[in-house]
Amino acid sequence: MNGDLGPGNEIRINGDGGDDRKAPPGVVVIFGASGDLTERKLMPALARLAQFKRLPDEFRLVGVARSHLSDDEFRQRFPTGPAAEAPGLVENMRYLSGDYDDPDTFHRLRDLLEGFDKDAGTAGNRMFYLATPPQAFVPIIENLTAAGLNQPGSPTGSARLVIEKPYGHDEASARKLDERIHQGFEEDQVFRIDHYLGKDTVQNVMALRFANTIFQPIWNRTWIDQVQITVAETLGVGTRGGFYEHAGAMRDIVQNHVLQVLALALMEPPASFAPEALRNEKVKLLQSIRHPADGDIDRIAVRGQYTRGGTSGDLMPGYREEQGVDPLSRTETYAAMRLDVDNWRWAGVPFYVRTGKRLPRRVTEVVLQFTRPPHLPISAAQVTGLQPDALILRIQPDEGITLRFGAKVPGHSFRVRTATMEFSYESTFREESPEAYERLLLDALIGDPTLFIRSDEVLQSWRIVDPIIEHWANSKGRIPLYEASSWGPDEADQLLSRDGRAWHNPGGR
Ligand SMILES: NC(=O)C1=CN([C@@H]2O[C@H](COP(=O)(O)OP(=O)(O)OC[C@H]3O[C@@H](n4cnc5c(N)ncnc54)[C@H](OP(=O)(O)O)[C@@H]3O)[C@@H](O)[C@H]2O)C=CC1
Ligand SMILES: O=C1O[C@H](COP(=O)(O)O)[C@@H](O)[C@H](O)[C@H]1O
Repeated sequence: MNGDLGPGNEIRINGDGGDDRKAPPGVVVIFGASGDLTERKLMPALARLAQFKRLPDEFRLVGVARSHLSDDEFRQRFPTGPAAEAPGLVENMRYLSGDYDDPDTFHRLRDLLEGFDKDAGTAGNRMFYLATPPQAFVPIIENLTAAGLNQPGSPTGSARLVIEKPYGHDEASARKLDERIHQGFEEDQVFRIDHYLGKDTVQNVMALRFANTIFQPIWNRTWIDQVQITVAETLGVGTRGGFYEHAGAMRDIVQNHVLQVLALALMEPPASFAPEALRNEKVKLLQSIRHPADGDIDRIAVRGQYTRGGTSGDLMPGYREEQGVDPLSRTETYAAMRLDVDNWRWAGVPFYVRTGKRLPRRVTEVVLQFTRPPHLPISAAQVTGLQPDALILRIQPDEGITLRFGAKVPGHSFRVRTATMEFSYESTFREESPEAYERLLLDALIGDPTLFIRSDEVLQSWRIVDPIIEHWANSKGRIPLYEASSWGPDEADQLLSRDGRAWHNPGGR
């Protein structure tokens, strides 16, 4: 980002050519191409990029996985509508079946890519997307390196590695993964995905803070009483029970999505939106988050697990009844905690974050609640029920921003009641938001790392959650339970009530 005012009074992100952004010639190779992410997210994202002419004619897609599929069977997984508008891409799609431990898989891949460079003009640009379970990451990376595929296919080409989450399962394993990757790939070739950063509304946190003057003066401990971040899902673990048993809410959502949103909301203004300037500020913020002492963890962190619940017509199974889940499982499907940021801007302000599956609403939001006025020139009876001022950033759904404040109730007496001003993406802008994966795939193809996670950000995030995960793993106490379709365990309410506060529950309790 260079921060210049672009045409039409827009501020553009570095390297963001706005509506003209187009991938260069090249090949995307997806490992794990027979899987859920490829079919549900990556192929539709590529289809939309093709449909909106973001991919050149000299663009090819290769799928690699262990399952046996023909090229045609692989092509049939591509969304049908856009396929009609991207015939070149679909006709030329290729599928390679092979084991990730077998060098032959990678020799065949290299031959295919060299053929594309020669015959299809893909210019030696390769992007390897690791959409496999994490245990396959290291063998793939090592065999790519051994086959020389960590190097571009031409002197002017590029070789990039896009890696899905989870990136390690703690700080030590993330460091080891980094070491293995860096034996073949330089850090600037590595694009670690957190799809939340691809959401327009998450990027809007930066627009709101840094493209306006009115918010910056109040964005600090003097005016903000508390901040809450909620990532609530109505879905349970579905078919991903096997994966989730080893992850839990803390690793699945807090370590990545929640801490990324938090970092963007709380970091200092970067000097520019150049990738390293922005990522440096995020790292500094993450470094300022207080490391909890073991003795404090039960006071600042709460976990929970959903039990059977819902309305009688729509009774949902408990977590321990889900497919692939241990009937005695102690994995958390809910996590909440109070974080403290030890820097000048935020000292003393509590940050409450929570996430959970099978909560009553799907909602991701950031709530900044302001301090009460130092003195009210009217009686308490005139402001009965008046809520504190707040700015609510709705990341999803119903994307937008609410400003909550007090306003005079019409009438002869002077009473003040809570009112809101609303900004809605849908009614304000005609433009459609790209899907998160669509945005991030195009960024990676162009080589813009701004919305990807740098190694030190990942390590800092693990530093924050590791002690809590470890404490829970060693704890002999029962895991607090909450009924499906409720707002989490009672202990999470107590976490805030101890501080004289309460959760902002969209739609009420
Ligand atoms: N699905 C989603 O919505 C999201 C997924 N992710 C991440 O993306 C990655 C892929 O997810 P998803 O597609 O759901 O995963 P899948 O479980 O569907 O696995 C993808 C493919 O990987 C192959 N695979 C499975 N087990 C192994 C193994 N032990 N070693 C090597 N290959 C294996 C399988 O193909 P085959 O047997 O043919 O080789 C499978 O089709 C994961 O890292 C996940 O955490 C991140 C965010 C969301
Ligand atoms: O990364 C993940 O995110 C999804 C939630 O993503 P969203 O874009 O629908 O908010 C979550 O369901 C999944 O467990 C997790 O792995």
